[in-house]
Amino acid sequence: MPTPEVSQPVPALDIAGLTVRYGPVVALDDVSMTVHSGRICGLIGMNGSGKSTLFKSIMGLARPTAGRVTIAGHTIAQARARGLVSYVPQAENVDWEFPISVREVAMTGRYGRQNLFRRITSRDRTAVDDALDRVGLTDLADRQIGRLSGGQRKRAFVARGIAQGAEILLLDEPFAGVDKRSEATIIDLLRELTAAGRTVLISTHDLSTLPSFASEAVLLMQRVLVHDTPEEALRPENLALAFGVDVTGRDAEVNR
Ligand SMILES: Nc1ncnc2c1ncn2[C@@H]1O[C@H](COP(=O)(O)OP(=O)(O)OP(=O)(O)O)[C@@H](O)[C@H]1O
Repeated sequence: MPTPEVSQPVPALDIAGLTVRYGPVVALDDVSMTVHSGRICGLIGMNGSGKSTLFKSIMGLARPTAGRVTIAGHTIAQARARGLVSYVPQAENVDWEFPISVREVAMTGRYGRQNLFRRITSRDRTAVDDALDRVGLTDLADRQIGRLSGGQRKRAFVARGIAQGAEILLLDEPFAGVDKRSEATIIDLLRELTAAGRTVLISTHDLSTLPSFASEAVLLMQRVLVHDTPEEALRPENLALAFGVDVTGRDAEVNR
């Protein structure tokens, strides 16, 4: 009797042979990696190793010279049209003086699917209220985004992803400049989201906390050097490969 075929789940993120160049600079070189739904994948690498370029590629903001990115079985264009990916930017890339409230930041998650000028519906409002409630920012909803603490600002952007209904959240150094309590709040939130089937790709320079929340880790240096459990990925010999120096011990906080 023929063995019945076991169907494999469609990965949340599937990157194959991705190469990105900025002129003569090779930012990503033949990167291949797969992340399944419900996982928190830590992205680690020294400054300039290509982490932000990888995020931009997944968002469709960096044009690859080779390779492809597939999101929940969709092309980037399809994933964008469906609002499947949401990005929590590095703090330094945001104009915090921009006159926009926390609620409006979350509401921008609802626009990606259609155009900016469509009427806001009661469904949008409910989705945004629910998202703000999930991240604990209901009481600060009408405050200008720049008048929040660092940790609260990150949560506002996570609320945008939740309101959007994104399947994948990309977080670019969410713990930089954030105190331990806010960091713990964000990690709890990410755990809740992944328990509900969402997927998280998170870049961080803080290697000490990574094993406590990540299900897997990728060490990047233009290429994927290691993709394994956080414990394996953070072995001293792997860190030496990724950072070009002998970084021993988990307490190392590099590039800071
Ligand atoms: N717009 C650009 N034009 C030219 N080169 C760029 C551009 N953006 C990034 N690079 C280069 O591409 C390489 C990868 O940069 P990228 O920002 O992806 O690294 P990163 O790992 O995110 O760094 P960091 O940890 O400092 O944020 C670096 O050599 C960088 O100088």
